[in-house]
Amino acid sequence: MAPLTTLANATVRYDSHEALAGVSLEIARAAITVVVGHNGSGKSTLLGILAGTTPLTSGSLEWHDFDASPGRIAYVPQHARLPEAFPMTVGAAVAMGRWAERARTGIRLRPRTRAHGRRSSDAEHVHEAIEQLGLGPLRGRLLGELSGGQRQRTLIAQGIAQDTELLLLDEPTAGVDAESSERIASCLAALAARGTTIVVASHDAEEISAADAIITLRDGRRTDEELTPSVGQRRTSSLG
Ligand SMILES: Nc1ncnc2c1ncn2[C@@H]1O[C@H](COP(=O)(O)OP(=O)(O)OP(=O)(O)O)[C@@H](O)[C@H]1O
Repeated sequence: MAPLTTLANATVRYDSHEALAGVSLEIARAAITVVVGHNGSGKSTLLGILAGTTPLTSGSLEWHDFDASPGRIAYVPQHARLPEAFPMTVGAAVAMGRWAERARTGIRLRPRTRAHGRRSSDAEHVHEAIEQLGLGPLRGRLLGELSGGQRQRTLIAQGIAQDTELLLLDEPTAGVDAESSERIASCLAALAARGTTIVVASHDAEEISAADAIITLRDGRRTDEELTPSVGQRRTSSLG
C-alpha cells in the first residue's frame, strides 16, 4: 500500500537552531507510527509539519491520495488546554471535535435524528470516542473537576471524535496512569485496524510496543535505534 505521506530532507530552523535536520520518512497508512526521542529531539516539530502548523525551512512534504486541507487532520498537541474556566462538560468538550466537520458539511449536531430515533452520525462519533476512552461515567462532569489523566483522555477523545484519516498525538499518555495508558494504546490499535493512520510522539512503552513503525530522532536527525525487542514484531515499515 502506498504511504500516506512522504517527507524528504525536511529541515526546520528556528532562528539559528536546527530543530530538524534533513529528515526523510514515509508514514504508512492504517498503521501506528511512533516518533521517539529525548526532550528537544524534534518530535513535536515533526508532528507540527504533518499537522501543517510548522513550516518547513527546506525539504518537501508530499501527500499521496490524501486531502490535507484544514479539518482533515486531527492533531492533539502536547500540553493542549481545555477551557476549564467555562462550565463545560466532558461530553461537550469531546463534541467540539466535530466542529471542523460540521463547518465543512454544515451538519448540525443533534443527539438523535427525529425520523428514525437513531443517533446522528455526528453524535455517534462523539459517543464512540467517549466510550473508547472510558469516559462514559464522566460525560456530564465539568472540565474543571477532572484529574490530569481524565483531562488528557478527554483531549484524546476530542481528537478521535474528529474521525479523520490522519490522527496526530503528541505525548498522549504523559501524566496518565498505567491503566489509562493501556486503554489509550488499545484504542489507537483499534482505530489503526479500522484504517486510521496514527502518528504518536511518545516516550511511553505501551505506545512503543503498540507501534507498527518507529521513527527515532536525536538532535533533529533520524537514528532509528531499536528500542525494545518486541517492537520489531509489529513493525511494518522502517523507512529511511
Ligand atoms: N518555536 C520555537 N522557537 C525556537 N526553538 C524552538 C521552537 N520550538 C522548538 N524549538 C527547539 O527545537 C528543538 C526541537 O523541539 P521539539 O519541541 O520539536 O522537541 P521534542 O522532541 O518534541 O521535545 P519534548 O520531548 O521536550 O517535547 C528544541 O531544541 C527546541 O528548544
